[in-house]
Amino acid sequence: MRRRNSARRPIKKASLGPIQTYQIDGLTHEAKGVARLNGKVTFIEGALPGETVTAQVTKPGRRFDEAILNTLVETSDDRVSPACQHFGDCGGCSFQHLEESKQRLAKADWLAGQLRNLLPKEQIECLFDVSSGYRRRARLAIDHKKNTLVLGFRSKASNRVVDIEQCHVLTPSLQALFVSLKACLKQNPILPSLGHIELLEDSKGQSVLLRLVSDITTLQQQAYLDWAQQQGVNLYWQAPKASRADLTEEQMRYYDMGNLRLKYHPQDFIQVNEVMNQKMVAQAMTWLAPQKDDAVLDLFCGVGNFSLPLAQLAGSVIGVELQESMVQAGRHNASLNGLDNLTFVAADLTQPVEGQFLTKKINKILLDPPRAGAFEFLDTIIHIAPQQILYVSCNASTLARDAEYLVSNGYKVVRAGLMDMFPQTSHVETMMLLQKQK
Ligand SMILES: C[S@@+](CC[C@H](N)C(=O)[O-])C[C@H]1O[C@@H](n2cnc3c(N)ncnc32)[C@H](O)[C@@H]1O
Ligand code: SF4
Repeated sequence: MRRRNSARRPIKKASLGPIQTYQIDGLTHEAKGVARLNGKVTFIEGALPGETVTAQVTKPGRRFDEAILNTLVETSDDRVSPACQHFGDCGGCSFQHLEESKQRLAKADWLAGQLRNLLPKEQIECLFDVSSGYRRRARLAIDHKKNTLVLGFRSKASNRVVDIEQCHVLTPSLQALFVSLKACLKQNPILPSLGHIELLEDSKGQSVLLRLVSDITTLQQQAYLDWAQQQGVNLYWQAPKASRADLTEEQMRYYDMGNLRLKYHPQDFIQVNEVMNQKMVAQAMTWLAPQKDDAVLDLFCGVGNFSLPLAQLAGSVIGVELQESMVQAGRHNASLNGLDNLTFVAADLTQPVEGQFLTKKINKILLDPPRAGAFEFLDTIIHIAPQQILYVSCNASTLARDAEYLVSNGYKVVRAGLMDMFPQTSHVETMMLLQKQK
């Protein structure tokens, strides 16, 4: 079968190598097909294992080449039609051309490669749910250079904003809200004043945050307030030069998780996939198994996504978080949910930290750092010497680096798993349980 790759982006002819035929025998977690030609590895975006393709090198390198897919000569049975018309151009998704169970296999393979010094591949577990309509928050970019509205996500290849009509990974109600908001923006242009837009859905309903870079008139503001009222959504404004939207207590948001309610500011971190978040937290409770005589430290705790469920089971929990506003929200959440065994501390965990919470009484630690990992804090963890460490990570390579350090300091990896929190995209969430050796 010969088919042209419709997702191909224009590239200057002069920078293209000759058309060559490649057999694809691997796949990276960024959805690049891996081929070997005359002993040299070539990465070809959009090509799948088992396929024969023609491609042209766009970036020759010393160790490997990068090539652009030209034609599919023989296609894989695992290839499917992308659901989204913007796939290939929009930078949000990388895997829509691959059947969803195979996406997870590719991600699990990649994770196994990252963790190869720590755990056999067969032991990698996998947690997953639906693969579309899962995203409860999105940040939309705007391009107003040409004075016409371009609203969507950044392109795969550049900083260009791709004008999106519909996004399949958003929750169904955010998809509908997106369409209505776009129409409103066209009707009531405030373009040069608009920085970006955030859409959010939680247990309180839907909300839209408009970040302004310059002032707009009261009349313009009223048009958006009317639209929001019609749609039944909460509208927030982030004023020009303000670091975040200034909200009253009443305007704060919340999400429910089991019998817990968590308050947060719409610009605080929350996990984007509600159902997978619930599954992830439940798995964390099963793996770490907090007991009434446990003292647990929850590092990089946000507004208490893990701290609150931990406090329902453990003797005591201390959550540690950089952002003072989230620490305040965490404290509010502890009292809102009647958890008097839960305290929150503000600290920068990349800097030397002192404090009463660094006590040897801590026997379990959960940590969920940003992509950079938690290397700076590992010696402190080793000093505290907890019996168990549950590491949640959105970056398997920093997880592998940190886990190898913990293993070389007396810990053993007992469980690890992939959590498919962001299906269709190249992002992977992981969980690992480490046990202190005698
Ligand atoms: C991946 S989020 C996890 C939040 C929370 N565990 C959850 O599930 O919602 C990482 C958190 O680490 C916090 N953080 C980032 N850098 C930090 C630092 N240097 N010290 C302490 N916390 C930090 C962020 O503000 C964010 O809330
Ligand atoms: S992020 Fe949304 S718009 Fe972009 S490719 Fe994915 S589904 Fe399509």
